[in-house]
Amino acid sequence: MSKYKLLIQSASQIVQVVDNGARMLYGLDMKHIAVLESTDQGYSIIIDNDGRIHDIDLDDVINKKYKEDTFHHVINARGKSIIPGFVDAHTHPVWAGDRVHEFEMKLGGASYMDVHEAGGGINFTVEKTREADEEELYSSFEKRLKCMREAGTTLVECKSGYGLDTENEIKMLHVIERGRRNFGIDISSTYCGAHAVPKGKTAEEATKDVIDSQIPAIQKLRDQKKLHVDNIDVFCEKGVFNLDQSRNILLAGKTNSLQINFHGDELFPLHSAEMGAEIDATAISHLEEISVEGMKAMAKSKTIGVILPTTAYILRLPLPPVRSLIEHGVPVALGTDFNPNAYCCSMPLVMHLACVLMKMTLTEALVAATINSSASLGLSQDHGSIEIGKLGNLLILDTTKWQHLIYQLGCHDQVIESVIWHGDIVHRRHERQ
Ligand SMILES: N=CN[C@@H](CCC(=O)O)C(=O)O
Ligand SMILES: [Zn+2]
Repeated sequence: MSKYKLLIQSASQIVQVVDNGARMLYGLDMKHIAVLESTDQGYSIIIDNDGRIHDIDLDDVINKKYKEDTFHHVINARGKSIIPGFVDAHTHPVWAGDRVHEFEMKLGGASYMDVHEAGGGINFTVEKTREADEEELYSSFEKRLKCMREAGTTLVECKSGYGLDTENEIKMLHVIERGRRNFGIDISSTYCGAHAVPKGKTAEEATKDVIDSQIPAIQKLRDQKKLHVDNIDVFCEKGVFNLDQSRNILLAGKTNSLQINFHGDELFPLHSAEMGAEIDATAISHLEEISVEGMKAMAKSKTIGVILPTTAYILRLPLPPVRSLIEHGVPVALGTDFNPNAYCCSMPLVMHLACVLMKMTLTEALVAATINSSASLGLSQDHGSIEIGKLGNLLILDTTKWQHLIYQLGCHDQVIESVIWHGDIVHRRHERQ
């Protein structure tokens, strides 16, 4: 007789996304997902005490097979749909201050680069973040993680990048580390010391500082197991870090076993995609200005294209060519890009924008927000689908069809009934009166 952590019974639908161990989907395969639909009886899922999916089958089969066993929790999911927790592939969640004043300027016609060049944008946030201590940063970070989790995110990529010097970048990475150890959400941590050129330095000087000072200092803390960092990022953009500087920074990270995952081809067609594919980047974000050659290169290297619909929407940028990316065979993922410019915690809203504005199908958006976004972090062996052996990160939806989560614009808090993380119920819907 064994005791398991959780039994979910009688679900109307289990949206596995993939059921064959695939680590990412691209091209036409993004149109097809694995779904278990109940007919006369529902489906059950068992989560073991390590928080992993132990079994998935029809109610009758599970009842018979585990009749001697007990469960810490049992949930009746009759009439409900179960999907994997979302994976948010790109966020900047650690910062102080806000930029609501710049939102007004941008609505009045100022571009992102107008604001940036006038000393606002990232540099404004850098000033405020440098002034803040770790405690203050952690307190707002935790609230943002909670907001993401309530919207269904169970794994989130979190960047540093508002410190821009060794001391403040490390301060930010420590804040992320604290979230990783203490808060019930999985985190992939990204060092982004080259997010902007800090005041008083040229891009060349900043590149040297990142490579010669910041990366070695961070590596030392990783060696001492004081910090866990997974990815290296740079803002590869005209007027920020050029192609050569970006390549050198990313390769310095790769030498220290960080995965390459960076901002490219957002505002100007710099050919970041071609460069990223050449150095075997795991993922490149934005891609509003990607070239056809860039798409072909990314399809060949299987570099994931991380699309950030909130940014293009808020900045009224030309939209990234998502249909063309998919047709060329680039695996596409989605992220909220949560940051002081695009204040959005919600993957359901991002999926909605991706479908309406960028013409993704509902199924493609789900793939992009689960298995492909896990792959953009090199974590799809554990995340992004409901398969035996993977982590028990699941959402129970109060609807028989998962598509309602994208269709019911802005009402995700009513559709998501529970968020399960490693088999624990970490969020339950607040009922409206
Ligand atoms: N483009 C660069 N970085 C962020 C914006 C960060 C900020 O404006 O503070 C992005 O992904 O959109
Ligand atoms: Zn970003």
